[in-house]
Amino acid sequence: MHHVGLDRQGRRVLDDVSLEIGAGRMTGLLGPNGAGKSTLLRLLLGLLRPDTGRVVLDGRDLSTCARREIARRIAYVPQGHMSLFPYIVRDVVALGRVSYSPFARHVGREDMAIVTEALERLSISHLAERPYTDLSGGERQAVLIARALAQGGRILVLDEPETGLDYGQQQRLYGLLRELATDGYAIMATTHDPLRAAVAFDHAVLLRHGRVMESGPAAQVLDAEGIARLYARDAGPDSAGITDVSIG
Ligand SMILES: Nc1ncnc2c1ncn2[C@@H]1O[C@H](COP(=O)(O)OP(=O)(O)OP(=O)(O)O)[C@@H](O)[C@H]1O
Repeated sequence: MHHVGLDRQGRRVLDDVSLEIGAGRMTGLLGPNGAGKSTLLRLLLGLLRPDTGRVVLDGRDLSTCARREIARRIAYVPQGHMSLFPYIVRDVVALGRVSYSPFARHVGREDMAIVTEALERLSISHLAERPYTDLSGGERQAVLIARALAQGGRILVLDEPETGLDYGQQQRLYGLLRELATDGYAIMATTHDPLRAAVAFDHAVLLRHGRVMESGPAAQVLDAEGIARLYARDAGPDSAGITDVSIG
């Protein structure tokens, strides 16, 4: 993403944002409410187009890529609490294969083998025939990640993946994301937990008022001072930062 800017209803919501998502790397996107994190994810997924700057996928401008092509490269994991129809888990994961089917309807035998593999990878084969809507938050999150893996892309974009998970589930989730990064996936996730992000992510992008306040190694930029500046009480985009959030 190079020097991206976007206006929504006449208001600048992202301004001169540049970032890179690398294979094998976990990148955290942090910022206060309304900083522009979800909007940035939508740009990365090609659901919005920037007014200025470019989003580039493997050297190609994302705006020239077909939806189906993007879906095969970048998988999105929405927040686990999003409601879906009471499909059984296997069918929810099979939705990840839709971009490979000629009529966007039929999922073939080969696709089902990939679905089975994704369920195994997430250790949720035992949930395959259960309705998605009956699952716990952690189980739903695992299903959505399995769907993303079934999609086949090597870029995973996750929106606040730890929301609603207990401590143990969060630990397992981040352990799994680390495994995927080690396998070469590029992981990008938003989070509202800077303390965890400082240890769980390799790289962090701190977004404030639609601008990158700082980016760099997670442990470095998410020190007490960085966190205080990031979440300082709102005093407008040109504020030097009021340190009214203190850590430790
Ligand atoms: N469709 C829209 N039309 C107009 N303004 C919008 C639209 N979507 C988002 N915005 C505005 O853009 C800004 C950034 O919103 P965004 O949802 O990206 O923030 P966020 O960092 O994801 O916040 P949160 O942590 O609360 O989810 C906000 O001021 C929001 O009101």
